[in-house]
Amino acid sequence: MSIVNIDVTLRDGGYRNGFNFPLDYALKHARLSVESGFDWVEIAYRKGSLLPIPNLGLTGRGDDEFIAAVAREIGAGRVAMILHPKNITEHDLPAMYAAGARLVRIILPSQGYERGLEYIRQAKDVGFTVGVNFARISKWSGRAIVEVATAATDAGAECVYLADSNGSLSPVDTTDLTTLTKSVTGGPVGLHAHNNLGLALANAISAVAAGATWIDSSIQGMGKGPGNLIAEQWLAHLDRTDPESAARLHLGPALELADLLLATIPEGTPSLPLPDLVLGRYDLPVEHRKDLLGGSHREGIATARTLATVR
Ligand SMILES: C[C@H](O)CC(=O)C(=O)O
Repeated sequence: MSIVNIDVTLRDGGYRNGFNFPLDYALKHARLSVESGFDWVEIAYRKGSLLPIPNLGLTGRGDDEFIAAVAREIGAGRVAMILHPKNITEHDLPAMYAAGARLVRIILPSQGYERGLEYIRQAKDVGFTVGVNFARISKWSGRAIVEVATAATDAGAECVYLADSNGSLSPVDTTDLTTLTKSVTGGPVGLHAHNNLGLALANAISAVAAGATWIDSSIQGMGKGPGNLIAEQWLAHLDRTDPESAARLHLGPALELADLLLATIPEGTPSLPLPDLVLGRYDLPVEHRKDLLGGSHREGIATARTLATVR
């Protein structure tokens, strides 16, 4: 089994600190990440995440100078970027490539994804390895997965990523979604897991058993809400169970990186905010977090139940 591992700490972890990682930290992080055996370090969104946020930090802007600084540190062949098609113009992909990024992941919605297809084609022409991420996959119909995965693959996407943005998938769901996607594209499938229900590791194991070969994780799980698949656990699991991965992975530097994160970035400390657990239970997106705050937990759960029914 040959797993491609992407470290998404600097990007998804940015949801915890407004994407405000100091440059010096980001460079040290990237170096230790590569030493740990990550194939790619996803360093930033290009020009913002889904919704605009004030004072967007370094790893939310993903400007050329930052890409170039990381590429000098770890080599271009390890630098990944992610983007929402609505945030960029036709100048961005060539500029990102020239600065040193070599993997780009384009986030596609289940409807209105045509602009994203144009960027897949452009990214391929420019020379990128191109992936697509299907955000909020728990809300996609099987029909939409077939349609968009086919269109993205035809446009040149090399990997289709299932992003459990709401953190609500079970291992059985993950198996089914991976199997479906793989049967459509015949190519690599990836999983981007969120840990709202504590199932990110189980879901990653299920995805791989069903044929997924690209997996996102973050150091200490630092990511939106309760975070992502915890990289240290994932690498330890691969190290223990998969000789092919074990030959390339180094747990020591990964644990040093966890120490560095905890010592430098206060928001890197793991947490399980209870409203996010409720979001995961009711498969609600993060925009509804505010609706669950302010009252008792019982009221929050009643609100979540109503929101889940009316959507
Ligand atoms: C679709 C991307 O992977 C963005 C993301 O992190 C999410 O959970 O959604």
